[in-house]
Amino acid sequence: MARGPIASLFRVYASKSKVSRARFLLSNQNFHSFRPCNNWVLANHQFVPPFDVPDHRFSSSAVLIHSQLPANNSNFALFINGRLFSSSFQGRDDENGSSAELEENNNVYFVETTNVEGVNKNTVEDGVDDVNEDPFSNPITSVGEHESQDRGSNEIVGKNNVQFCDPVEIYNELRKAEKNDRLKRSEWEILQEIFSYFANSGWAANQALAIYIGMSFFPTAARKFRNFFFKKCSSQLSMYLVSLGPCDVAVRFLFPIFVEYCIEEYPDEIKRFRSMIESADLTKPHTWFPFARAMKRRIIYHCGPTNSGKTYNALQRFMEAKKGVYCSPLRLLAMEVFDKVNALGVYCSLHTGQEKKNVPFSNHVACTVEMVSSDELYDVAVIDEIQMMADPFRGYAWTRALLGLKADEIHLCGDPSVLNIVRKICSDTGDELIEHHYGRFKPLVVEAKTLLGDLRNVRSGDCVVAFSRREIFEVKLAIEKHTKHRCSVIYGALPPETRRQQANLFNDQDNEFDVLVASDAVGMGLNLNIRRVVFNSLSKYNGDKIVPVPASQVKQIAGRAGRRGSRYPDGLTTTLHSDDLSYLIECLKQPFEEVKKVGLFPFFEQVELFAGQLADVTFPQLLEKFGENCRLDGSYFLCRHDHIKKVAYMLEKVQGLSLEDRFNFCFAPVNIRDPKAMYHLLKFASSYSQKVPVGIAMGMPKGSAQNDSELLDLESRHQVLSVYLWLSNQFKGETFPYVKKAEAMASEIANLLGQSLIQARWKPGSRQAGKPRPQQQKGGCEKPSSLIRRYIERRKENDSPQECSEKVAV
Ligand SMILES: Nc1ncnc2c1ncn2[C@@H]1O[C@H](COP(=O)(O)OP(=O)(O)OP(=O)(O)O)[C@@H](O)[C@H]1O
Ligand SMILES: [Mg+2]
Repeated sequence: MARGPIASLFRVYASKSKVSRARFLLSNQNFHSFRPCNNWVLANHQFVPPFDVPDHRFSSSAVLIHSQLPANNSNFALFINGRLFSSSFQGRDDENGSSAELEENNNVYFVETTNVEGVNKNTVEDGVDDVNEDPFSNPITSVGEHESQDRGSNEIVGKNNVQFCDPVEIYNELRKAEKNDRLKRSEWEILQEIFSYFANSGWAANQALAIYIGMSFFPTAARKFRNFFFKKCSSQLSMYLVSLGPCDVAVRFLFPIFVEYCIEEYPDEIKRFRSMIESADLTKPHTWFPFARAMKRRIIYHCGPTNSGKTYNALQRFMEAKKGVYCSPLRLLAMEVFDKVNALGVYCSLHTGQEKKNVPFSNHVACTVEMVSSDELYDVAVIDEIQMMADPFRGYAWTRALLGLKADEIHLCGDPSVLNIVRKICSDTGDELIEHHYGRFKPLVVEAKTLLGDLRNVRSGDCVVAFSRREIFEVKLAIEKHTKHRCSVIYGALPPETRRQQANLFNDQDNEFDVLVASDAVGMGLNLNIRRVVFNSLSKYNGDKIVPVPASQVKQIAGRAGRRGSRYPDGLTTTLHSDDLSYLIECLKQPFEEVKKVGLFPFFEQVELFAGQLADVTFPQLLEKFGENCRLDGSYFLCRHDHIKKVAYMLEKVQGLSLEDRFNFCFAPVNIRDPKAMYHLLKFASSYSQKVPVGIAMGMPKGSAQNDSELLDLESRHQVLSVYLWLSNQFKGETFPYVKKAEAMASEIANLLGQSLIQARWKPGSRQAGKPRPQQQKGGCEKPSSLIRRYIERRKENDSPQECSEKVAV
């Protein structure tokens, strides 16, 4: 087995007489995105088409074809005469990724891979020598030709030579044969096993994608191929396969014959699947925005840790501009910028999914990133928290904004994790990139003492961070019971208005609410007067199990302490339990991890085009199939859309919605774990489909909440109204006539929530009463902190011990 060095250049040496067809497929992602390579070049620099290399192009007995891969980490599959000759999926043997594990040199042809810079001369020359010396002297090359002349049409070659035959010839012989040769029962049984092994081979199913035989059609094609084979096979061919038995070698032998069979038998299927794959093409997303591409944009990346002035500086340019847009990761932050900018005398409107406040004469708008318009032309755009491009669910909104915004100047604010990928994107789009690097105004200091497991040690200005709603209320209750402090709370399910009211309560010195208890919802951009961030725990439920909170998130949250211009410009952070301290320090010390891929999601038009290729599929199935078949290139991933599919399944019951309506309904910001909100969304969709005015069908609560289930009820009601308002903005016209009423109800409920939180002194319940708490799910009742301890212990086993530093800059 010869192994090639690092690959960027491919050279194929082949005897002239033996290469009748060569096909080279390339992908820089996976087999889904394979495409024929168009830059095959002969030694004499003539281009060779990817299919059916014509004989006359081969000017000498040895043919040199080389092709430069477009990217270092490209994958490839090389077919010669229909046989899969080599593919990167056979194994990787170097760290540059595009390695070729070469098959045995059978002296007919072989592939060699070398680095473009510093081509390994020895290997190339050795290769040429091998080919020049050998191809015609090798007895194998002539066996197929001579022996097939001597035998009958159903006997291509002797058993020992079958493996060296051209699969195209084998296939042609099979096709011509009128019937099969008789075999013993035991041999048939082995053949059955071989074909069943073939049909179940993941390798073959994957390889078949390269010729556009889809995963779902592969089993049918494999079955038909087996029937065809059984009807026609010669004893020699069967004996050869029987000698191999059900194994990978047999699969690799059969595969190119299978390819020939499929190409001839299923041209329509292949064409259809090919069109489907092409319609799910998400490669080159920068080409989706031709107007933005026609502009010469300047991208200014404000790169730095938390509390380093990134947003502040970007907003200075935003306010100076004649026309500007600020794209926020959260409604609350959009509202904050809206207030701040208007207060400074720059008229600014507010656009979020739920509300549109158009300020007269304004040329500026603060919006949530999902709502930004790529039709408007701006002088300056700001995209805040750009590292969210890598968010598994929402990342696509940042990617779209960066690729599609029509602005002369675009300011990106974020940590360094996406800097490299932004550089790559800018080189694709042709935009100029300017980088501004920032350091934190004041270093964050870790308090080694911790709270020693006792919440009585909280002090004024502390923000205690907990990662579940239940934990938040437990902490609030404990602090208020055992100390003189009062706590305001911030968590994800609270409406932005309530969060703001709670933040103001905490920031304002003229009241008793001097401690904040919050979830990771405080982690982004908010300016709060926090002196010290105390982590109640450092593990959280990720929807599946309890895991340590990722370092990037720990940094982001801890960075809320000690903001410039606040009452506490020097930030402190610590943990409740001393067990967790070393994990906190480790997180703060960790450099930002470089992001390799950012999120994408198709526009409706792309999904519609894809739908046109499939008959009789439901919308959730369509989303499923899109996910399976879409092509992406190496810098992008398809955003997770489980929540969208969940809504899509629910809406299957609703008749009469167009594809576009379904698509839009599925993006409604509904909490899929809130049955009440889901029920109302279903009702809204039903009324909409019946073309009757969509009502709210929900009354107002009696007053503020007296216990946790009433508080949950207020949160749910607000969710329902938020969904209604969001839908009313999506579906213009008269369909959602009760916007004013919904706004008034939402604002009233946000107030009631605020009042309830001020009074709240009860034990928390659960939204899904009766369901086990995350800690109690499989894996046992583990204390979150012990998880961190185990994580640290594991790390210590791998790393050399480090001194715990007290002062850590983040
Ligand atoms: N040059 C400045 N003059 C006055 N105040 C400033 C200046 N730069 C930043 N600030 C203030 O410092 C605080 C932190 O700045 P900013 O919000 O821009 O940080 P950031 O780097 O965007 O942080 P994060 O990553 O948390 O969003 C803000 O209150 C901001 O108003
Ligand atoms: Mg910021």
